[in-house]
Amino acid sequence: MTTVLVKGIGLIGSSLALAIKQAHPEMRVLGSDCDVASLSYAQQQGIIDAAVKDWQAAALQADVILLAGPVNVIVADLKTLATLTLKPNVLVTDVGSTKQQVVQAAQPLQQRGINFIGGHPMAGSHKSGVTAGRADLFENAFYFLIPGRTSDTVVTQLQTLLSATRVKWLTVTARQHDRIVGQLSHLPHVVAAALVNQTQQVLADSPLGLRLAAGGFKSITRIASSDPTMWTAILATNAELVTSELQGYIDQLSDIKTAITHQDATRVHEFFATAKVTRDRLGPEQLGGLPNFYDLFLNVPDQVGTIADVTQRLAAAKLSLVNIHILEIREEIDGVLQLTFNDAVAQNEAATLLTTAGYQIVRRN
Ligand SMILES: NC(=O)C1=CN([C@@H]2O[C@H](COP(=O)(O)OP(=O)(O)OC[C@H]3O[C@@H](n4cnc5c(N)ncnc54)[C@H](O)[C@@H]3O)[C@@H](O)[C@H]2O)C=CC1
Ligand SMILES: O=C(O)C(=O)Cc1ccc(O)cc1
Repeated sequence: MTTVLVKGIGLIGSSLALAIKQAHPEMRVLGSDCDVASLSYAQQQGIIDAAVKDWQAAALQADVILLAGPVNVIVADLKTLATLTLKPNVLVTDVGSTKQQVVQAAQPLQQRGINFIGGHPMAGSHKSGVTAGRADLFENAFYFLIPGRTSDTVVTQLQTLLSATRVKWLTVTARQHDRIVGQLSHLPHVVAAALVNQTQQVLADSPLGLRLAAGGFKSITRIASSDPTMWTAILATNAELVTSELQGYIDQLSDIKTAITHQDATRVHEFFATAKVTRDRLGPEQLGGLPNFYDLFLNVPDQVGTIADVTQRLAAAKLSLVNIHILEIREEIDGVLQLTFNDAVAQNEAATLLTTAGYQIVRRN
């Protein structure tokens, strides 16, 4: 029987454990976590088959070891694993958001002949913890692999283990990974947090303050709700690249500040127009490759039963929703309902059906 040890049963660890059990119910998934409550929740919910107290002892029996703690913990765990006598054919992998320091920490292990593949699913959430875990969390997302010198057979073994995630595999070097993800994920998290902090300071004396925020502020700052411990570890392990990318961003802000100060309307217009051209070109396939962004935004009157009516109409037409989200519902004012579909066909059929039923579609992505 194949034994998989997942160390760190949080959002990502529990989601991968669920996906492993889904595709391979015969495998035994062991969970380890420093948080006792998370571990017992995972066991009660059947996310793992058994909880282990001594992860190093469990590692000796494991055929696969999946490290899913914060990146600094992953780095420390790899160093510890190099001191243990693991099964000779064990496969060690991780899910950390940065890869250069992780791959470096895995070197002593690899020098001992142990197979290690660095990994990173490019999906997740600003939510954290075992209770947010879902087997379909990574569906259609990219999953970076840094196999180094590990054989194709072992890479296929990992891909088969995680087949239920339905990810798109992408092999890169650790440096390529950290540069791209630094720009697309780490920098945006810094920007979102900085904007929330600065706004809180500026509006501290306003009684309504942040509660007046509209859709734009909410969407650009959603990720400021992410876990501070996890993000401290990410930035500590990608400092060189993120600080360089952050400097580029500061330069952009500085340029637009100068243009606004000098009332340089041409330059300000160009600033927005350039961004708009780039952003508009990004359809669902170009932006993260996530086809679950087939959205319809409906104007809905704020009345009891509207959401039920919309979902019933969609269900009657056998149109499955990936997600439903209520935006800006205020008393006696229309709200906006965001409906997310799996594909463009379902999105189009839903648009026709709901328009015919009298609903107004304000936007579609
Ligand atoms: N949150 C996200 O969207 C994504 C996160 N990642 C990466 O995945 C890893 C896990 O992130 P999440 O699951 O989101 O975090 P999480 O906070 O939900 O889970 C981390 C788990 O590790 C446990 N843990 C922390 N220190 C530990 C230690 N010393 N020993 C044992 N367990 C320990 C925590 O108790 C927690 O249950 C991180 O390395 C993160 O960079 C990768 C892709 C997406
Ligand atoms: O919530 C979001 O949009 C994210 O950005 C999730 C995320 C967080 C960390 C990663 O390494 C990858 C994805």
